[in-house]
Amino acid sequence: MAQLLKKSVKLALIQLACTADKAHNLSHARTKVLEATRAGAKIVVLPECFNSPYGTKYFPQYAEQLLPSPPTEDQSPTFHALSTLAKEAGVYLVGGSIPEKEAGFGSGGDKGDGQGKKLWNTSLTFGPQGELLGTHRKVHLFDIDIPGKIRFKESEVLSPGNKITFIDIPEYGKIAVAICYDIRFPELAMVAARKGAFLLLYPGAFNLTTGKLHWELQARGRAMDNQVFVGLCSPSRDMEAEYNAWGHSMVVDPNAEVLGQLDEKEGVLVQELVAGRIEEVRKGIPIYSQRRFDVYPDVSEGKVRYEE
Ligand SMILES: O=C(O)CCC(=O)C(=O)O
Repeated sequence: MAQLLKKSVKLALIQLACTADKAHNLSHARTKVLEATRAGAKIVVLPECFNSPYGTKYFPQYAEQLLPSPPTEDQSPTFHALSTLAKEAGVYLVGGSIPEKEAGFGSGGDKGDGQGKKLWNTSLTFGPQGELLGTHRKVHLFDIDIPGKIRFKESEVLSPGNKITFIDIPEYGKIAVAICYDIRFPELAMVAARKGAFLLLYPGAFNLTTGKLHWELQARGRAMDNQVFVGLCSPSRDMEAEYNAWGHSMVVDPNAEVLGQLDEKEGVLVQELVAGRIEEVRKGIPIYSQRRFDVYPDVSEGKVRYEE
């Protein structure tokens, strides 16, 4: 059987120090992506909301219009910066995520915005020619309320995306991209893996409460259940910001072993994903051929959406 990862590849996770200054974030991201490229990375990932502070009150102000695609430079400076950067670096660039606004979104700032226009949390992936390869709108909105610890309600301003997102890279294979809270839903990961993804990538920004508890556990869990590579890419921690990201960007292998992990500071993690490793792990622990779809359903065979 053909290998899911066709040839070994270096993956880089950029744990960027994100600020309130969008232009600075974009130029800083460029510096770090080029640094990763010099270290041999061919797939490079930025964090969730890498060009804005993370918080519902910031989304309307920082949001960019991505449709119709391609947007103009005015509509989305980030689209153009990422496309140019992917081409300059000659890499596949998973551009973390940015707040996206629907055409006509006003300055009102919520889902209603007076005219019912929407905002999303959206990830853009570009190829080495600067071409857009895929767009993922966060499917599961981060709505949690842990008394005394953290309350966050993305649904107050954001709308959810409606599909699973694959990026096809003829050279290497298929990648699935989802965003942060999406990782808590194993069904999405399982469908992606059963449909042939070799790598699940989650730009994310867990916090000091759930990060400590669940960040590594989720990454290793998704890798273990699906026997694929998993990459989680966070902003670095800024204790001056309103939202304190967990950091700890990490790459996990198909046997759920952590191949590399950063601490909470800014950094670039470059890790080689070895071709053949998925098949080796699946041969040793053959859950892929031991599933009992006569006892429970195969989630990947149900209704799966690939388009908005
Ligand atoms: O799931 C969590 O604990 C954190 C999720 C999150 O921060 C996000 O979706 O942005």
